[in-house]
This record gives sequence, structure tokens and C-alpha cells, in this order.
Amino acid sequence: MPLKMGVATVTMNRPPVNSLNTEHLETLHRTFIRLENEKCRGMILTSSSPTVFSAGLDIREMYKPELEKARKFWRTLQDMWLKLYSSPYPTVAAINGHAPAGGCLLSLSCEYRVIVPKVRMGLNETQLGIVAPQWFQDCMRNAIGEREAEKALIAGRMFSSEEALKVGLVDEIAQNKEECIQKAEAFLASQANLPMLARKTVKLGFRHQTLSRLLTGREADTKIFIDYIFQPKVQKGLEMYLQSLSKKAA
Ligand SMILES: CCCCC/C=C\C/C=C\CC/C=C/CC(=O)SCCNC(=O)CCNC(=O)[C@H](O)C(C)(C)COP(=O)(O)OP(=O)(O)OC[C@H]1O[C@@H](n2cnc3c(N)ncnc32)[C@H](O)[C@@H]1OP(=O)(O)O
Repeated sequence: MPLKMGVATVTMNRPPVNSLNTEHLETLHRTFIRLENEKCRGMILTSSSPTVFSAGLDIREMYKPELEKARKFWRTLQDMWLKLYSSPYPTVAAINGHAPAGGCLLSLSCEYRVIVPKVRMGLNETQLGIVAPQWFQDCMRNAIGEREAEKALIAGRMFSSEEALKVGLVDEIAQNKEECIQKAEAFLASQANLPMLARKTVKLGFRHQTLSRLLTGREADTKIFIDYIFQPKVQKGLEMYLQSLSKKAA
């Protein structure tokens, strides 16, 4: 996590696809706490993979899990997201590869998004027979508005880079990762002279409702997740999806 002029670049590096397991989520959570403690001036979130930003939640954490491990997994995801979404420093996602589901959530939790061409992002959960939790949905709604979010979430739509720009899911398209980082740095530079306290107060004002909804219902949210994924038909769906992903690799 290099810090240049108080700006940190956090590069996810969990090959092959930066899927988010408990350990990876804990690392991200610790990183966001550290950045806050170190009074970081801005953060760029990106990936070391040339093709994938993040494949979202690690499906193996949800397939035939032990109950306590599944609970810990979900609580760690909530912790990580609460820290990122409420960060006092400005945040940018440099989306240098595909960003389905939880990968899309990570980018939606940042304040500004730059994407490279020819990749896809979106909350595709419906297509997998699972449901994007309320706070995932809220993040999408906050970015693109009620009507577009409803259509996208019902269909589990994956947007191309160009479609994402058109609907407002991202702010800019860059030609490659290098330009993506340059544009992310330019956004952070544009924020640098704003009074930090005023800036973060306005940001939290906009995000307060979405954050409170999860904060006041964390246990209920965890129970919904557990009850949902332990259903036999959901487990069957996850098994088939995992098989289809590995068949593709074979
Ligand atoms: C309002 C009321 C709400 C009620 C809510 C109720 C319940 C909530 C319950 C559940 C919600 C759970 C939320 C989940 C959100 C998620 O994030 S689910 C994850 C969704 N992710 C995906 O669908 C992405 C799947 N992956 C891909 O599409 C592709 O891998 C890729 C990212 C486009 C990359 O393609 P590429 O060709 O480069 O790689 P491969 O496909 O060959 O994959 C390589 C390797 O990695 C494995 N893998 C890929 N993705 C995942 C993953 N997400 N988890 C685990 N493993 C993954 C893949 O299997 C390959 O493995 P190998 O065969 O062993 O090499």
C-alpha cells in the first residue's frame, strides 16, 4: 500500500480473481482502518490482475459452509463495507477488470469510478439465484437512481464499460490501467484543497441513511444471509455455478 503525497493505492492481490474470502476481507478492513488512523488524504482501490478487478464474494465461503464460519464471513464483509463506505478520506475505484457482484459493491462504495474498456460490472446476483442484500441494492440505487437500479437488479444485469458510463455507474472510461490510475489521481487532486471536515461531513450526510440501515440491522441482515444460503435449493444452485466456473477453466 504505497502512500504518495498522503494518497494510498490499495491493490487487491488474491489470484486468480480477487474473490473475497474472510481472510481477504479482513485484510481490506484492516487496511481501511489503518488509512483512517494515518489520516490518509485519499485512496485508490485497484487490482493486480490484468483482467479482473474482483470476482465478488468467494462462492466457496457460501457453499456447504460451517455455520459459525459463514456468520464470521458475513460479519467481516459488513465490517469491511461499513469502513469503506464511511471513510473520511476520498476514495476512487480504478476498475481495471471485471467487477461482478461483490466486486461491483467495492467500486460502488468508493466516491468515484474509472473503468477500462471491454470489461463488465454489475450486481448479477439474481442470475445466480441469490439476492443482492439491501445494502448492495442501496449502493446501486445511490449511484444510478431508483428506476435504473430496479431494472438492473431485477435482471442481475452486467454492464459493459460503455453502458456503465452511460447509466452513471462509472464516472469515466480510461484506455488502460495506467490511464485509469492517472484519472483517479486527478480526481483526488481535485479534492485536495477542499476543507477535510466539511467534505467528510457532507459525504457522511449523503451516506448516513444507507449506513444506518445496516448498522441498526446487522444481526437481522446476518440471519437473512444464513437462512438464505442454507436452503438446499440455494446450495444446489451454488454447486452448479461453481461447477460451471471450473468447467469453463478445464
Ligand atoms: C432485500 C432482501 C435481500 C435478501 C437477501 C437474501 C439473501 C442474501 C444471500 C446471499 C447474498 C450473497 C451475495 C453474494 C454476492 C457475490 O459477490 S456472489 C459472487 C458472484 N460472482 C460472480 O458471479 C463472478 C464469477 N466469476 C466470473 O464471472 C469469472 O470468474 C470472471 C470474474 C469474469 C473472471 O473470468 P476468468 O475467465 O478470468 O476466470 P475464470 O472464470 O476461469 O475463474 C478462475 C478461477 O476462479 C474461480 N472463481 C471465479 N469467480 C469466483 C468466485 N466468485 N468465487 C470463488 N471462485 C471463483 C473459478 O472457479 C476458477 O477456479 P478454478 O477452476 O479452480 O481455476
